[in-house]
Amino acid sequence: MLQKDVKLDNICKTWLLEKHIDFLKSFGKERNQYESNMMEFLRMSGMYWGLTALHLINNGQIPKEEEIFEYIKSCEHNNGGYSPAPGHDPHLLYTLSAVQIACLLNRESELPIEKIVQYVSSLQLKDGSFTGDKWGEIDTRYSFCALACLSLLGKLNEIDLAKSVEFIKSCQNFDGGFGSRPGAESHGGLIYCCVGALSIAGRLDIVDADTLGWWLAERQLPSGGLNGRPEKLPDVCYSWWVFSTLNILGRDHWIDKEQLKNFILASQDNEGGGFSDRPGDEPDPFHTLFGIAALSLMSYDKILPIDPTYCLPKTVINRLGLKPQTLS
Ligand SMILES: COc1ccc(S(=O)(=O)N2Cc3cc(-c4ccc(C=O)o4)ccc3N(Cc3cncn3C)C[C@H]2Cc2ccc(O)cc2)cc1
Ligand SMILES: [Zn+2]
Repeated sequence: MLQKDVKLDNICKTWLLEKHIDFLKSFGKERNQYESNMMEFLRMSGMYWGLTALHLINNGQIPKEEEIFEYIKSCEHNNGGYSPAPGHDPHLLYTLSAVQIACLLNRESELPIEKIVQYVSSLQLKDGSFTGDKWGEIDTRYSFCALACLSLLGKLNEIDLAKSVEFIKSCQNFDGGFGSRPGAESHGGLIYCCVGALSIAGRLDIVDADTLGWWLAERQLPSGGLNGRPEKLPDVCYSWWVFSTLNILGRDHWIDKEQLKNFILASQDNEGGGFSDRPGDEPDPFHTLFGIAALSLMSYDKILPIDPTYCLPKTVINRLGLKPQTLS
């Protein structure tokens, strides 16, 4: 079977730092109205991705902090949940993004913490799983969102932590990986969510680190890039999902970091800056954060250190006194 991969033409791309800062500062501005309307359904997350990436490469400087905090407040619902934009429905994904942005701004104490706790707790089911909103879709992604959101607010004890860990364990597969629900196939993004949630809960004892580490290391292709499942193309965002999980499991040396770095740098956009999912595609804030975050885990250039579990700067996690579990 021919292994699907991409060919890297100009191997070592230079680090286009200034262009990335411009890309992140201007994203959403001169973009045409149609496109920004198209992305309104994820705008709060888009702001978390863009602002975190900017913080990491711009020495922790973020512009217009007051305007950003006002935007978060404009998306708050009286049930304690946050929507991606005013007028949209609240959802756990955007509630986590709002809390993450507030933590970046060092203003999480100004949030209606008790109402957010009530909202997140209301989404936990008897089997310990979490739904994303009132429509009831269960996914281990939402387990991560719930545990990350509450622990950032210092309120992890307000949900049934043991039951949430029990549900995640029920999604563990024989290949050492995890899926979105019991019986679902292992997938790089969901493995990050499950291992991240177990890291927050201090229950990495549940993970078969060697079997999972092997499956994750198998994601690296000759191009140096990582894919999310066997037979898939490499994608910069998996540089984060797969590599940060290996880092949490203390097995990040099981892949070739130099080759991964080359794949990420080859995915930079030479014109306007930013990173795309793979060389030659359109850049976006999502892949820009996850490419920069993976480079941060490799201590590349002067990128500020990032926490592998929360995907937030280490300085923020240290300030909050959080100690997500990792294996050595
Ligand atoms: C462009 O097509 C998509 C497809 C899915 C989505 S998504 O919201 O379900 N989502 C996040 C995501 C975002 C972007 C993107 C483009 C511009 C911006 C502005 O900030 O963000 C692009 C892709 C994307 N995906 C899809 C994807 C990424 N790599 C491969 N694919 C197919 C991921 C997707 C699921 C998701 C992952 C993490 C997360 O925190 C939230 C949602 C968004 C756009
Ligand atoms: Zn991607």
